[in-house]
Amino acid sequence: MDAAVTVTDLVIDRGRRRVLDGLSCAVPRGEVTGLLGPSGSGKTTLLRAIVGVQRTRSGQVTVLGCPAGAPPLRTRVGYVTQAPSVYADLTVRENARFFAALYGRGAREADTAIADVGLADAAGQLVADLSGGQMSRASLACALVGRPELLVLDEPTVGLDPVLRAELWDRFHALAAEGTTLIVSSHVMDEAGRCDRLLLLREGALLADSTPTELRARTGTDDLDEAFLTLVRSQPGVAA
Ligand SMILES: Nc1ncnc2c1ncn2[C@@H]1O[C@H](COP(=O)(O)OP(=O)(O)OP(=O)(O)O)[C@@H](O)[C@H]1O
Repeated sequence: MDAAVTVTDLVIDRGRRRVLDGLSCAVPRGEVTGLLGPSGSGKTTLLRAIVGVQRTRSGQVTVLGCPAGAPPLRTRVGYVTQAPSVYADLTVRENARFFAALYGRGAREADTAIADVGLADAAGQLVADLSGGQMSRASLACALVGRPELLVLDEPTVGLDPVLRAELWDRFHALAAEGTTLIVSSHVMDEAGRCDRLLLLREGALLADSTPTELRARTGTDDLDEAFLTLVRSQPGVAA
C-alpha cells in the first residue's frame, strides 16, 4: 500500500486515562478513509496525533513521509476540527480569501472552495450569522482552499441535512479522485458505507482496518451498524 499516513504502536494518555493503547494502522493515498467509532473511543485523539498537535507517550506517526507535525507538513495537511475555526466577524468570503492568502492562493480559489461546500449563496454573510452546519462548512472551505495533500476532517457532516451530506461526500470522493488523501471521522455508521476504507475504533483499540465490502463479508451482514456490533461482541470479554 502506498500509505499517506503510517501509525505504529501509538500510545497516548490524556489526563490519567490511556486513550490509545498501542494502535497501528496505515491510511492509503488518494482514498477516503473513515475513522469510525463510538463517542469517546479516541477518534479525535488519533486525528490530533496525525496532524501533530497531540502529545504522545510512545510510537510513531509518519505523514507524507515526515514525522507528524514536522514544519514541511504545515502547507500539505489540512485539519478541520469539530469546533468551527473561522473568524465570526468576517464574512464567509473574507475568511476564505484570508486563508487562501496564507497558502499563496487567490480569490478565485477562495470562491471555488466556497462553492464546493455549497455556501455560494451565503458568501457575503458574516460567519456569526450562520447556522451551525453552515459554520462548519465555512471551516471546511477554509481548509480546502489550501489544496492540502492530506485532509483530516473531524465529524464534518454533523448537523447537516441528508442532501448536503450526500453532496459533501461526493465532494470528498472527487478530491480523492484528484489524488487528495482524506481521513474523515464519524460516529454515524451509515457514513461508513461511503468510505473506501474503514478504521473502526473502540476504547482506543482498532477493531477493524478494512473496506466496507470486506467488513460486510466478514460479519455476514449488509448493515454496517450490525457489522460493528458483531465485531464488538466477538471481542474477548464482551457478552454476546
Ligand atoms: N483534554 C483531555 N483531558 C483528559 N481526557 C481527555 C481530554 N480530551 C479527551 N479526553 C478523553 O479521551 C477519550 C477519547 O476522546 P476523543 O475526543 O479522542 O474521542 P472521540 O472518539 O473523538 O469522541 P467524540 O466522537 O465524542 O468526539 C475520552 O475518554 C475523553 O474523555
